[in-house]
Amino acid sequence: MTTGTQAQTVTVRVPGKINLGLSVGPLREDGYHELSTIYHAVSLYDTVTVQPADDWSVHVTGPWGEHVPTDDSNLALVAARTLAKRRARRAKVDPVRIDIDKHIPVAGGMAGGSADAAATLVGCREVWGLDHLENDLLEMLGASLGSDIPFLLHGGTAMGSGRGEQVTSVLARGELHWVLWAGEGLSLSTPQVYAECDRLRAEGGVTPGAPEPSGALMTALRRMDTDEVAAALHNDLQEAAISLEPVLAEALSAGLDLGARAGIVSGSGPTVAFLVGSQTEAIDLSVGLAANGPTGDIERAVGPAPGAQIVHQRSNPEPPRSRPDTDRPGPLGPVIG
Ligand SMILES: C[C@](O)(CO)[C@H](O)COP(=O)(O)OP(=O)(O)OC[C@H]1O[C@@H](n2ccc(N)nc2=O)[C@H](O)[C@@H]1O
Ligand SMILES: Nc1ncnc2c1ncn2[C@@H]1O[C@H](COP(=O)(O)OP(=O)(O)OP(=O)(O)O)[C@@H](O)[C@H]1O
Repeated sequence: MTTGTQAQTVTVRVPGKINLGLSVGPLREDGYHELSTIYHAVSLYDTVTVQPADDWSVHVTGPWGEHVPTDDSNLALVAARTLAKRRARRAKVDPVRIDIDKHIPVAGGMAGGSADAAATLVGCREVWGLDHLENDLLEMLGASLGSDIPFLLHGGTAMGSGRGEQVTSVLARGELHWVLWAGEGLSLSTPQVYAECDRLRAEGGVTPGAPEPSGALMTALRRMDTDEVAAALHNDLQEAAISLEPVLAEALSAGLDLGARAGIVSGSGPTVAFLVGSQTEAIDLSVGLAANGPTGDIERAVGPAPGAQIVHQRSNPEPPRSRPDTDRPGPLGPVIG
């Protein structure tokens, strides 16, 4: 960490996530569903650069850049402004320019917007010299912006409960190899997929109980046996995602026919994650899917990956503006409230 007394340009790398298990409980009064999930961060990263600027702005490049809004609705900008507003109780903070190199599929169920928000919180903490702002406070702030954000700060493989914002590490040794298929032109809205899940349950006369973590999945992860993990993958939102985008069923069976150990819709979809046994199997499956699967972008990834972390920082050439002592970063106090 730096002292925070000099303006800096900070670059943060943040992974996308898949859900190895996603058990969805009943709809709560606040409009969220109670969840029990096993999050797994994978090595498909967005890179977010934050630097002080005269005005707030966000700029997006990369393979998925054109699908991302650059107005005030961008989740990275929302995160930066929210942290600034909380911070403004104590002192003024400068606006920032945010640059996102976008590789995580947009509206794909891999929490790309949440990832950028998490990366921005980490970047702004450094740029604004908020060294005393502990990770758990950052996670609390992230949770107020989106249920997946605390996990993108945390990374690795972890259990999510509540509406997904309460995160605890899970014991998982070794690596899992994945092939990710993002169908061309496909996107799904998260609230719509949850609503479709409720509709299908009501139609089938199913009343969900309290969501529970899967013992079989936890055991498989502890042993890190690929076939055991493959057998234990489960997503309660998969049927709803397929109901809204039937091509997902085609993609899933194409991957299985081509040798994947298992396939699962990632979160609310529509990205499909295929589990394979090695890098070689991943290459074979990618080539097979590109030739014989439904049209889409195909990426290989490994998990677990670390959460949002600084990968580069540079002091800006100009000396920092002098500020009165009262303007210096002080203890933030209760950030959430
Ligand atoms: C599908 C998952 O990615 C699985 O990890 C998450 O549950 C979605 O998390 P997220 O995109 O961060 O979602 P949020 O931004 O918190 O919520 C967006 C909307 O999704 C629905 N939502 C989200 C989380 C949850 N536990 N229950 C819900 O019903 C609600 O309609 C909510 O208004
Ligand atoms: N930085 C951002 N990156 C991606 N999308 C963003 C961003 N900021 C705002 N959005 C908007 O948020 C919507 C959802 O995008 P996102 O990629 O986070 O979906 P998702 O991966 O399905 O989310 P989740 O898995 O958390 O449910 C997009 O349609 C887009 O308009």
